[in-house]
Amino acid sequence: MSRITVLISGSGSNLQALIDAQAIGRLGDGIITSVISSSKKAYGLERAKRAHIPTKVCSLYPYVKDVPKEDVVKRKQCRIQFEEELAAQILNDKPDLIVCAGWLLILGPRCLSKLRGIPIINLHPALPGAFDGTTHAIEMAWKKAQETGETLKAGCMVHYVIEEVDRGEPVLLKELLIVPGSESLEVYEQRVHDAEHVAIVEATVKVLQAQK
Ligand SMILES: Nc1nc2c(c(=O)[nH]1)N[C@@H](CN(C=O)c1ccc(C(=O)N[C@@H](CCC(=O)O)C(=O)O)cc1)CN2
Ligand SMILES: NCC(=O)N[C@@H]1O[C@H](COP(=O)([O-])[O-])[C@@H](O)[C@H]1O
Repeated sequence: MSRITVLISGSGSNLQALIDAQAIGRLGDGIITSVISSSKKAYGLERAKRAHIPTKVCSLYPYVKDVPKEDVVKRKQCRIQFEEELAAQILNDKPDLIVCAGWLLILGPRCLSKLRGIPIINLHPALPGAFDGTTHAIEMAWKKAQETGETLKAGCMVHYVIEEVDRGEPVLLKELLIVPGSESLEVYEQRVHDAEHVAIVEATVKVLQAQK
């Protein structure tokens, strides 16, 4: 059995894609054994509970809520404490693979060092080198196409997680063309999400098979 921990922060539609894939045997011996959310309000937690998957909430907020934004040193110390706790919570479940599926926090070096040796993959709604490090890549890509008036090659990718955000080796890409004036942002966004729900499963299967 390959134990999978999924990190989420919001709706969890990509987590749901993984849950549904596991239910029909698409993940092979991959089993989602833990879901960790950075937000207690994440609907993805409901999806996990419906699928009888153990859940945890690891929020940065309690660590930094009483620290002024100007106190950069103290906030950095608190963030490191958060990352130590996050890593401990992740390791507690002994994952063979960690999947960031809409996890909206940067994993700092302290956390990554404690997770060394465990593959971590992330779903990002853009192609390599485009709109790295943002949580608004879908809107930025669509707006770029409208502004330039030129068809833009965009889409989504799943990549390995390294310290440099969204710069890890791609596992797979799903390319989508944005033709200026042909569709609303909402229509393009749905096309991206549809592609993501396929990509997250295919990438997870690919990485699990590579571990065999
Ligand atoms: N070390 C890495 N951490 C993460 C990666 C990565 O490649 N390397 N991928 C991200 C996911 N992501 C884009 O795909 C992303 C997530 C979060 C942020 C970000 O700026 N987060 C801020 C908080 C933003 C907020 O609260 O709204 C932060 O962490 O301070 C950028 C990109 C997952 N982590
Ligand atoms: N940079 C990270 C990022 O933007 N991640 C994005 O968060 C969404 C999560 O949706 P979900 O909660 O429904 O799975 C997805 O669109 C994913 O690409």
